[in-house]
Amino acid sequence: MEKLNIAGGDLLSGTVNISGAKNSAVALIPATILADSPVTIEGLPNISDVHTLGNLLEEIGGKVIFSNNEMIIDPSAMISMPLPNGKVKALRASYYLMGAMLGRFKKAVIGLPGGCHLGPRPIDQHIKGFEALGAQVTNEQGAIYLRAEELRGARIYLDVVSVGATINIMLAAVLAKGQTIIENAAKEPEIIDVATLLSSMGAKIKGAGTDVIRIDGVESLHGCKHSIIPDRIEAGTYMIIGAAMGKEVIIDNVIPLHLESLIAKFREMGIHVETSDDKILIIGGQKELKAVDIKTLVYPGFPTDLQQPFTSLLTKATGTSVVTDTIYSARFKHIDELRRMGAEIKVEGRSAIITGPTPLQGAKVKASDLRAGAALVCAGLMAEGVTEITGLDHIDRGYSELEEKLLGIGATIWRERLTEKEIEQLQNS
Ligand SMILES: CC(=O)N[C@H]1[C@@H](OP(=O)(O)OP(=O)(O)OC[C@H]2O[C@@H](n3ccc(=O)[nH]c3=O)[C@H](O)[C@@H]2O)O[C@H](CO)[C@@H](O)[C@@H]1O
Ligand SMILES: C=C(OP(=O)(O)O)C(=O)O
Repeated sequence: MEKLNIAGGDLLSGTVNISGAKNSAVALIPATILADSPVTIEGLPNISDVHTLGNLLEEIGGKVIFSNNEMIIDPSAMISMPLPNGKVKALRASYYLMGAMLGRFKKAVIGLPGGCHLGPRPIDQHIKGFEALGAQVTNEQGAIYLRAEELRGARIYLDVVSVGATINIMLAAVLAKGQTIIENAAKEPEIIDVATLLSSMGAKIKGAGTDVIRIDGVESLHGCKHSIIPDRIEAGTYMIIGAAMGKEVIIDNVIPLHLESLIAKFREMGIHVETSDDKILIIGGQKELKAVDIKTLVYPGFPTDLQQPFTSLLTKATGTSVVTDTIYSARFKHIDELRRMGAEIKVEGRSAIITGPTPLQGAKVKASDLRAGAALVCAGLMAEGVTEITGLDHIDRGYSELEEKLLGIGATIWRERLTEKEIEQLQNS
């Protein structure tokens, strides 16, 4: 077990290169199951979710080579091996194995997914979609059993706008007979990325990125080469770090349009932001930041995945800020840890109320989920003294080369193994 140490207070400057998007990567990799020949995905982030999915594809008979951020997947010898337990529990996106395996083999057994604990995260809309396409779906002892004689296109209205359900239904529908229409679909950029890969494999998809997606089923899909989009959440995290502690931080390899909601909030707070084709410049260090309210919404609204690190930044703002998460009911596990560092925050229902500015002090804190970890990294960089963060398995699911990127802009950060005593203390806490 390891911890991340951060000696806070350094003023940061330089360029951070953004990796491929986690939430695209974790759908693109399962999507390759649907092809009949090798698929190459370029620009993948070096994160544990990507490694875990590569291993899962090997478990079902795929040949996977991953080096230099490029994964070559040969799906031709894959079989519909049941995966009720094990690695599927390590991440959320293992649910995409359901749609992809159902699409190709017309059957699958996949354990219920893991991922961040943010309140209830049901998959009823995924199941509703699979059933509409003709699958029989049962939940037996924590694993979802899916089987279909054949899959037939259908009109599916999502009762909840869901990224995962939209992508999973696309995966199951591309090889179905006839037309599938997904209404009230999610519009996140990662959905367009998955549709682009599937189209390069020979699928017929229209409307990805809007709330109505039309899919005309095809007989088979072939191999191709695909380049992933940059990670807007990773980019947003470094933008927040730049706003809090940056002299001049350039975020490189980013699509500024994907971050408009964050950029608008920065400007309201008085932070200087400039955008060009694939770069965003943040000039931080303003004497006074204005308090703002945010409400997380589906894309293009403010992303829930940036809510937690943004809360750390708001401890620096003057006045009262209110952060409301409309997507998840319990995405506030970072708040107790921020309080331990000196923040003045109270949680009321789905809102966190932050009173600032409050200087932060280094402390021993624990990441309870991926973006709670990102929030603590931001807070550690802002704090006086050393912050020690445990729970790194969460952070490693989503941030590629975190220490290298932060060292590159002048942060003082290092990882070390926990002593036996520290492990014992952590287990008893
Ligand atoms: C691997 C991945 O891409 N994860 C992202 C994905 O998660 P994920 O795809 O799991 O999130 P969804 O968009 O599905 O969830 C949005 C909301 O809908 C609810 N819901 C979802 C499905 C369903 O069948 N029934 C239902 O009620 C969820 O509980 C949540 O309240 O989108 C989230 C929202 O942008 C992000 O926070 C996650 O980082
Ligand atoms: C919630 C997240 O991830 P996951 O859906 O993989 O748990 C996230 O990326 O912030």
